[in-house]
Amino acid sequence: MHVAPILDISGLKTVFRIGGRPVAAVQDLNLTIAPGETLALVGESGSGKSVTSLSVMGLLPRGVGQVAEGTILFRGKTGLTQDLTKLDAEGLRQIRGNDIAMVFQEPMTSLNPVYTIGEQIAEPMRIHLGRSHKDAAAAAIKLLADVGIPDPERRARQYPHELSGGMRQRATIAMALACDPVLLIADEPTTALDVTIQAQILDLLQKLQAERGMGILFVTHNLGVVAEIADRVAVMYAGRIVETGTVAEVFAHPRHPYTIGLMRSIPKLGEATALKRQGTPLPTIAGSVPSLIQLPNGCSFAPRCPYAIDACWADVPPLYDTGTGQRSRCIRWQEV
Ligand SMILES: Nc1ncnc2c1ncn2[C@@H]1O[C@H](COP(=O)(O)OP(=O)(O)OP(=O)(O)O)[C@@H](O)[C@H]1O
Ligand code: NI
Repeated sequence: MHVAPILDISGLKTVFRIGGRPVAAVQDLNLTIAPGETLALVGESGSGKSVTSLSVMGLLPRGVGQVAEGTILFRGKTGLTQDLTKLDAEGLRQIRGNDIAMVFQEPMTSLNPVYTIGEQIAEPMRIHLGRSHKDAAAAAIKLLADVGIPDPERRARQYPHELSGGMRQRATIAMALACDPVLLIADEPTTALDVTIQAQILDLLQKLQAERGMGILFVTHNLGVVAEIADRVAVMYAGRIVETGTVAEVFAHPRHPYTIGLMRSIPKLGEATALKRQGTPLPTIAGSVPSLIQLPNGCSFAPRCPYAIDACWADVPPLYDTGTGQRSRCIRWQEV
């Protein structure tokens, strides 16, 4: 059975003006998310993960960053498909917090310190769904219970600073779910939390997704988190997707040297602590992400790649279909 995607990004190019000249932070980007599916975007810092999610939400910094090419087709609650790149500010406001909701790394960026938790969860339901104060307040308490916050009536009356970091992130998830979104965009939602709480939040997101059937675009630099939460993964490097496929396939046989490097740098259970104790640094990929202002000709990863040959420096490789739906932007994918 083929289910039409809720999100279908095609040929996306997002540019920033840096020192007067346009620099592509994301380019040649295609991706889809089906209802109820989780797609993880993974890559090192600066690879373009957040810029991709900000492009979808229409939250690029005004006058600085903009979508220069491509379409972002999104099918909302009404079943109507719209190109988000064509919507004006008002059209995007109607979708954000309603059909598309967001959770960020730092809960305090979504929470307002001067309003109670309950008021903030109720607000989107009043704005987007036209629910009354009383009705929305009751629904907010129910949502706090749904995200596993004990004593939700009391918590609803508290202010953000009265909650722990983990509880605050649960509250922002409750706020994101208030209008029953079709798509949840989560940008490093567990990165600021300690590992135990991190695991609890990932479990919570999976449980809520199973109950509600929303699609999730999950941004993370952590492949361990990808393995835990995602159905499919898109690995980004210097603004482009370099490998994509189901988590099972990509983890079983990565077909891009960058993915292999990322996988080697995930510490095995207990290894991180052992290495730290010995004073040995954790393994990382040698070299650093190239400057977007002067990307090499050809493959962006070639300068760091153990497989690089002369041909790699000639042209940007296309995404080769390796069969079974996996794709790799490496001319040597059969050998890696
Ligand atoms: N406000 C901005 N002004 C100028 N350039 C920007 C801005 N935001 C992002 N960029 C450019 O886009 C690139 C990609 O940024 P992005 O935030 O998408 O990285 P990321 O993959 O989310 O990394 P991280 O893991 O650090 O969050 C940056 O390296 C930078 O060159
Ligand atoms: Ni980011």
